[in-house]
Amino acid sequence: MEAPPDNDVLWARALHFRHPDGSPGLAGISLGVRESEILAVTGPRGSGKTTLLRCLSGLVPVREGEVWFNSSPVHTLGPMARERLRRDRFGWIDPVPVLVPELNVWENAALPLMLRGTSRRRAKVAALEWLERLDVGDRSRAHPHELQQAERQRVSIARALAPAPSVLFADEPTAPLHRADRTHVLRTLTTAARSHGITVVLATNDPDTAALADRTVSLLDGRRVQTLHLPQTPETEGRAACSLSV
Ligand SMILES: Nc1ncnc2c1ncn2[C@@H]1O[C@H](COP(=O)(O)OP(=O)(O)OP(=O)(O)O)[C@@H](O)[C@H]1O
Repeated sequence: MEAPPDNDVLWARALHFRHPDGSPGLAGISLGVRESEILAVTGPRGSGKTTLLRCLSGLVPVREGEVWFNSSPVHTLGPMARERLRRDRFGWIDPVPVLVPELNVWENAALPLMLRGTSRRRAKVAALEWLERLDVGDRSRAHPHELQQAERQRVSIARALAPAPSVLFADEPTAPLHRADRTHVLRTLTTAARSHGITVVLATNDPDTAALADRTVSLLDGRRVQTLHLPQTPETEGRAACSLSV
């Protein structure tokens, strides 16, 4: 087993994945993500973006190919070790916010910190700070059912950032937000990541969102592709970009 390059915080080689019903998910993806990099994973619906994030983060077991985090193999870990890794080092934002209904807003945002062993008082201070940055500080005592969907998503972004994870996996994080709010929330997320040295793997099919990343990896049918932008000529008009498997 060859070890990954030292400066890649995440590294995957020849990653294949089939869903439990046998349908294809990933077909041989290799990539590296450098420390503190914001990497956008783009592609049309069903191209495998979510599946790739789930494999890289250890959410699902990898049976063919390799995933490494900080030069340690993830693909050889059992379920408990992967769970611990996700709890202690990774953050996750879903396209639809999933909050604990019985907890109020600040308790939800503080939960990952408390699960890592931070005291309730310190976790509350950190949670409130992130909720303020995401403009939901005034809702800290409300319960999830009292919030709008866009507010719930801001809470789930605050929850993911509060523990300053090594890697944040964000799957269409601004999907439930109003278009006007998206840029502000994304800028808060990317600025926070840059100032705290958080590596971000961001799945999106929105070019404006991908433009905020340092680098983009494009997928099609579970494979990496390279998008070539062709010069506009009479022959290429209307088809100025095409994709090649790499
Ligand atoms: N649990 C599952 N069982 C079976 N097939 C699945 C499952 N999850 C995803 N798929 C299929 O795997 C392929 C890749 O899906 P995936 O959700 O990774 O794509 P995506 O690029 O994230 O799409 P979207 O932009 O719609 O979220 C699709 O064909 C999808 O229908």
